[in-house]
Amino acid sequence: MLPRVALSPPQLLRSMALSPSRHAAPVLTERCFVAELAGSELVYFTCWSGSGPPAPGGSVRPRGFLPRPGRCYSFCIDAAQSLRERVRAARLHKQLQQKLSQAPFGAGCQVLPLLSYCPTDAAAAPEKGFLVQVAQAAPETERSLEELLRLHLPAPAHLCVYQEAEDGQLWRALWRLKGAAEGKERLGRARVVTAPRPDRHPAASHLLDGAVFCSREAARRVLEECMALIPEAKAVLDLVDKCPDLPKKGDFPVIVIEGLDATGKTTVTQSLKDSLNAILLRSPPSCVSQWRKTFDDEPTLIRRAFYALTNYIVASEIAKESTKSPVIIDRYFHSTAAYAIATEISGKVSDLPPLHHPVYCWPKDLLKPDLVILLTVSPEERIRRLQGRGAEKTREEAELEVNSFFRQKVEESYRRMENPSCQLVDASRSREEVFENVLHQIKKHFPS
Ligand SMILES: Nc1ncnc2c1ncn2[C@@H]1O[C@H](COP(=O)(O)OP(=O)(O)OP(=O)(O)O)[C@@H](O)[C@H]1O
Ligand SMILES: Nc1ccn([C@H]2C[C@H](O)[C@@H](COP(=O)(O)O)O2)c(=O)n1
Repeated sequence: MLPRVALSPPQLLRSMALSPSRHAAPVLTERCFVAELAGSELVYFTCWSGSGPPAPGGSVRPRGFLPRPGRCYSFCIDAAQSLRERVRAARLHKQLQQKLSQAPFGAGCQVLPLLSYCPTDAAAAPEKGFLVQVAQAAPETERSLEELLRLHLPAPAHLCVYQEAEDGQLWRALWRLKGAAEGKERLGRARVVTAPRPDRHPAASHLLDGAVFCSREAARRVLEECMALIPEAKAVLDLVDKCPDLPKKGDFPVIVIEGLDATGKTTVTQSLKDSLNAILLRSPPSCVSQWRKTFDDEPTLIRRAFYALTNYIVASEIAKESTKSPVIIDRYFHSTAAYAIATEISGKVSDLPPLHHPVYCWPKDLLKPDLVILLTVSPEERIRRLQGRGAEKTREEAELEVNSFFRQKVEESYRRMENPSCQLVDASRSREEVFENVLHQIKKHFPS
């Protein structure tokens, strides 16, 4: 049996430094990586530092990974323990993502999401990073990348460089970046091999309270940590703190309309408001709309905590209004969860957490609606409607258009939500038919 050891990042560095290819005992490091290649294909890989044949499960060179005759680079941000460190690490990741989308990394570079995880310890937080594919080996790009890491990562920063050797094998060299004047030092070199595909996406076990918030308190704590960095966080918390803890629903029906962009939610909710003489609410509510852009520019942890908290503000409005009339809501918790899951889980629908996973559950402390209707339209019809509307595309809408896998993951996440689950209505039909079908669902649910 070949020795397998679980390594923390500093140990990993040491192991790579101590395990050159002539080392007698080959080590398949237990830190694995998953990168999302073009077309939302996930590639799982790890490193093999032995000179003999790689261990079982790690024998093949990962495919589509290295552009020929190019090079690849990767780096990850260290896992953080405290919430304060997690907020800082998340913001650093976002900042690096923005820098990597600008010159000199634009043309000729592909920046792909990378996750480093420990396959033998699901409780260990995965580390987020990037895999930068460069079509042609370009010393200037490499220098710019090193400069970026020296400037933004805690010293000493590390950079992995992937290259094909003459024997056709893929090798990863681990470099420690010293000061700009001193250059860099190679710590080790290992073969890159495929890693076994885990049963669950490595990000799945860390979605709860990292992207999908199960309680007001969990989301609250994140914005509290942000107060010194983002002044708007205090304003949001002040509003949330004015809301009662566990508001109760009134006697009138509370109906949520959910769906992807341009599926007809505004059209349907407006018609329902008129025909049922209902109050129309939306999540997020208008009282936070001036801060939405700020939070949309923040990383998942902060952005999704913001949306989670806005649902609690809406809940207190629902409690008040549902004592007087029916309430229709344009988006609520299911949207918050579905978009968060689809953003954090790279890959395709098959990579989503399985049915009945806790991320698909309603938070215990959030007022529940009586009925949730999910409007679904075919991708072609949705794009026709978006174009017909002629509105300026948000970044996310643009992404939805180009990334049908993302759209599929959002919709499938909606479908997996439980207690309350979504009642589906095909919204590709005419406005009148869609409205009739929605009314039919409502009558079925509230037989008078
Ligand atoms: N059944 C329908 N048939 C054809 N067009 C429709 C239908 N329902 C809505 N539309 C049109 O599609 C576009 C998007 O509809 P709407 O604004 O109601 O969607 P939405 O889900 O609220 O979108 P968003 O979430 O992006 O605000 C609008 O131009 C609307 O007039
Ligand atoms: N209750 C809500 C409402 C919206 N969001 C997020 C999900 C998407 O990122 C985006 C879509 O909103 P729209 O463009 O339709 O205004 O907002 C959420 O998380 N929770």
